Amino acid sequence: MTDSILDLHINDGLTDEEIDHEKNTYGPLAEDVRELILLALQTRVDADDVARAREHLAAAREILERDRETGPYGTRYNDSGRYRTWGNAVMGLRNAIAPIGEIHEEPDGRVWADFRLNPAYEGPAGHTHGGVTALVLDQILGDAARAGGHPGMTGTLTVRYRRRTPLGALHAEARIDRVEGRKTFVKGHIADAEGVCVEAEGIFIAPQWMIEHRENLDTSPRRE
Ligand SMILES: CCCCCCCCCCCCCC(=O)SCCNC(=O)CCNC(=O)[C@H](O)C(C)(C)COP(=O)(O)OP(=O)(O)OC[C@H]1O[C@@H](n2cnc3c(N)ncnc32)[C@H](O)[C@@H]1OP(=O)(O)O
Repeated sequence: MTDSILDLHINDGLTDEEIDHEKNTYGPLAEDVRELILLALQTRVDADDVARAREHLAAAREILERDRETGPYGTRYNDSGRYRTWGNAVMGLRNAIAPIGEIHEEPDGRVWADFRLNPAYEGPAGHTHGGVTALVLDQILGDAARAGGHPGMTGTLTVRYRRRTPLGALHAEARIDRVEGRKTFVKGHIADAEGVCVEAEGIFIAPQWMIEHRENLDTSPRRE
């Protein structure tokens, strides 16, 4: 398991221009698929139109499958230090289910994101699924640990749902509370316009393999 994380931490040698080209090519594709996820949920067209749309989708799949990778995206970087986690379930540029576009880092250690959850993230009727808010918090808290120079794996994530989280515009933020040896304690929350909906505390632990590889494995830089 450890080896597979390191095996998927790859310098793929792309130039910055090639990375930008990939970004401009595959980012909009993920956007289109994101729209399709919502349309699959919301369309009211009749069976004939659905059948016709599915023919187009099958044709699109046939084109996209002509040249594809089969495994996870992993972490890719280049010589100028641009790190990409484009498969990440929360903020991966190429991942159509990722709800967050960008996570911001402030000089004071605060990490935050403004994002929208559409009805594809529904749990209780009209509200956000609790697993989705936990997913977002795991990432934001983990990113605060990483941004503060203490990257680690989530050991424990404690989530307190203070009130229902609506769908729509939300804000998430986190910061390091304290560091005890290999353990970094991070606190954060998700809020809507009315205030905090979900609070979390996470313990992020730097495993031995991460510490051993820290010299030749830059674990702290910001991911795009
Ligand atoms: C490659 C680069 C990666 C860069 C990452 C960028 C992040 C980006 C953001 C990503 C965000 C997404 C993030 C994700 O999705 S991470 C994915 C979800 N998390 C996992 O899959 C983690 C799986 N578990 C493990 O890998 C290990 O069990 C870990 C690493 C957690 C500890 O295994 P290790 O063998 O190292 O531990 P140890 O036994 O030597 O104990 C050491 C200390 O820790 C204490 N302890 C142990 N376990 C727990 C626990 N569960 N809660 C609280 N405390 C725990 C223990 O008492 C001891 O404390 P003390 O006695 O010293 O006081």
